[in-house]
Amino acid sequence: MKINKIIVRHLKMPMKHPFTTSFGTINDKSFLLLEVHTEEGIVGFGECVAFEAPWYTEETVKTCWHMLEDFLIPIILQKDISHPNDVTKLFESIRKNKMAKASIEGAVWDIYAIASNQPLAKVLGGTKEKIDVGISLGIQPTIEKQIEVVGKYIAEGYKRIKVKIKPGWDVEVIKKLRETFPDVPMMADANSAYTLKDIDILKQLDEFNLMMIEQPLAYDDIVDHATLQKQLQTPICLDESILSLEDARKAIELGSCGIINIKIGRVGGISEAIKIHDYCKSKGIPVWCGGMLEAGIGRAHNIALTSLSNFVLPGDTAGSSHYFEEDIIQPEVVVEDGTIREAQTVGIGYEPNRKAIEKYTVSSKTYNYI
Ligand SMILES: O=C(O)CCC(=O)C1=CC=C[C@@H](O)[C@@H]1C(=O)O
Ligand SMILES: [Mg+2]
Repeated sequence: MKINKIIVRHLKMPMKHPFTTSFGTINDKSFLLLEVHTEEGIVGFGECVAFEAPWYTEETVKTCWHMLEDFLIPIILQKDISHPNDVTKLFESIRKNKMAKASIEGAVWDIYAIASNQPLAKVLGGTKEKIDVGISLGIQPTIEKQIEVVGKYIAEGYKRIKVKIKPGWDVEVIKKLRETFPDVPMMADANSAYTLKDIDILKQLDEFNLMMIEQPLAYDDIVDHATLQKQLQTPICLDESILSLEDARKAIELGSCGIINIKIGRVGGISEAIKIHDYCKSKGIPVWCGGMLEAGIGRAHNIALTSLSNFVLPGDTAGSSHYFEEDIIQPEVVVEDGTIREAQTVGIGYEPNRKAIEKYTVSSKTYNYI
């Protein structure tokens, strides 16, 4: 196949609830959506998961658009591509910028699945028909409110609850949550808010039977995490620290974590995500699919990836209606009893909702091969 046109749209979608973590609050989901056309007339979609500000990784909506326009789109247009893995190879000369790269690669996987007349999950080697889903809840103004919000989602059937922690909002909150919900699968995500100096606080969390503690230490660290893991019973899950298969290999060899959260954008695409999945499986390290508050296209890619067999822990792929009044796909993603059914139709399994895409687009640009 040859790509001859790419439309980049910048969308802004109001979120139903603000999402607060250790580094700030998101009220609107602002992101790039890619519509990729081939010479044969196949159209695939990719979602770029970079946020407006560089607080999760260094990429932003603007840096991604710059990388797409000035480097990645010129490389990819009119090249012979026989498999999505070719995209990763074509982008090899460009360092990092993983979310920008993944947005094109995701669309090419969509195109590849359509051309193969198969659902994306099958093309990726997925075997599950239904996936378990957890929910990630932002920091609330009070502990009472946090308990109320957690209770609401337990009642909805989500298979595990993830809460955000930060210094001053940790042991006390988790203790109260555990007293109220003694048996619920629960975990805490710190988004790198601690250092080894906080080891006594982190060790106190061992008391609460958490499934894991996600990314307690620096976003680029695996050494201190290994030191910490030796002193904790609760498994550490790495998120921000794992940008590639090589990172996963080193972290596992060092004993920095017992679990890995795989996010397609963070690792540069679905091909790298599958490699990390397979490696973790061979080492007995369970994985789960993280979320970036995606709209429907990115969510559909996450759901397809989660059909692979070593995604044994519930992911952060909640239903569309948890995030938005209206999603940009049809049908929307629906969670029933804490599970999502894998789409059986060709491609990502959901149709783009053109009216909604139009409504939330604030600017766009079309790139043709000249
Ligand atoms: O998409 C979701 O529902 C999960 C959201 C979530 O937990 C995160 C999204 C983006 C950055 C972080 O705050 C966090 C994470 O680290 O996993
Ligand atoms: Mg995280």
